Amino acid sequence: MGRRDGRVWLTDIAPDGDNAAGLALAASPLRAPVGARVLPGSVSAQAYRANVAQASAAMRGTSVIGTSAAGLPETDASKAGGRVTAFGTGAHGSPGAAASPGTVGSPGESGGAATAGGAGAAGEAGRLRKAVLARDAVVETVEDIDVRAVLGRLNADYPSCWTFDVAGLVGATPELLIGVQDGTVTSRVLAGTYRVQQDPAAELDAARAQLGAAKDSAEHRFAINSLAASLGPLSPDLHVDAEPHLLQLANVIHLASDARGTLAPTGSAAGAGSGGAPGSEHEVGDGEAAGSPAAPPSILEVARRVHPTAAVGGVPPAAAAALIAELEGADRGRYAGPVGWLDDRGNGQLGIALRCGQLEARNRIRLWAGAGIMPDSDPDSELAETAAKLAPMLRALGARLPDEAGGETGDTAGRLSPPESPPVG
Ligand SMILES: C=C(O[C@@H]1C=C(C(=O)O)C=C[C@H]1O)C(=O)O
Repeated sequence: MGRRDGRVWLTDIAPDGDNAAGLALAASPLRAPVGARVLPGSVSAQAYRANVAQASAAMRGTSVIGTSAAGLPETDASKAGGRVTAFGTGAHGSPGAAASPGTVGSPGESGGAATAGGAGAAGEAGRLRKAVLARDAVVETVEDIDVRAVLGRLNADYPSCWTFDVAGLVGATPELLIGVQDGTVTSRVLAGTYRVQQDPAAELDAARAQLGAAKDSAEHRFAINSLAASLGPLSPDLHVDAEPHLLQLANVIHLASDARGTLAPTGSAAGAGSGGAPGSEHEVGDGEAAGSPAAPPSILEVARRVHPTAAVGGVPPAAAAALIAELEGADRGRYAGPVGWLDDRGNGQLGIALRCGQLEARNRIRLWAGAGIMPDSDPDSELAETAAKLAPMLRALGARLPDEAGGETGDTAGRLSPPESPPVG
């Protein structure tokens, strides 16, 4: 499957009839999904609402959940994001360029997390301020799922996203964890979500109003600071947009910030810590960047340093990971992990595996979606946000969520699905 100039092409290489030795190019028709139905996942809608309520109460200090709110638990922060196993050939293209970036002087946490976290909890370094909680849903179809058809529909509906299919992990993500090209690193951070009701273009003012308010701005600031703190030590000239822009998709509108910088050579003084951010004592490069010691770190090394960001984990990372493990109680698999491609020179693009699902059988796929939870989160609207984020895959599969909250989330998914025509013409 390929994409060029906004057009998608599919090529199937299959045995040529009885002639097992010969291969021929055959245009096998795409099969639209038939009879899709949604089954409950391991985190039900009801459980998700309860999780959100518990998490925000813990952040406000009005309840304590196990170890999570008590300080700095032991949990490995990397568990918050999916496993870093999903590399492949499926990521194509690149969302359009953003406005010119501003400069972040010192990308440390000092001016960021504490400020964004508000007054109440400030001063308690280990106190939980943001956690991204997710839930899942299972879609089953009558016939085998034709992944090509799902990809085609995602590509058509979400042309500015990176569409992927890596070992059965299928989706279209709007978020670039990192791109590395000849020593230049880029990233697109998303956090803060407006749910589209009918028409994204007509709702930009409403989105701007919601996303400009305290909750979403703070949520976004956490995500930027998290990236800057981890990437800054590797890229001393890292620039992050001074102001976020709106990323308009068919189902949601996000606050988005782009970052760009030069990767300092591995082992150089600059690379080893002139970024000055927390974590810079960590040794940069431990053998993964093949070649001379002066080579910039490879995309794998950079990914190891930045994943998971606060866009899928939380702040602080360890406390958020502990809370996520405790409340979700389910394995996210590769959801929220890096997905994309890399080459043998250390270049590549790794998106964050969002708006996706993992095939579990030929006719069954498990979808995941999450939302950033803050002290003032409302469980119903966070649930509805996850429904809106499930909508792209549901629509591509010809499925719709059952009514979950007196119609609100069902409506959101319903307006965006099902497709009236076969996924790709
Ligand atoms: C966690 C997801 O999305 C992330 C969370 C967002 C938010 O909370 O506003 C926005 C974009 C993503 O960084 C997801 O799509 O599952």
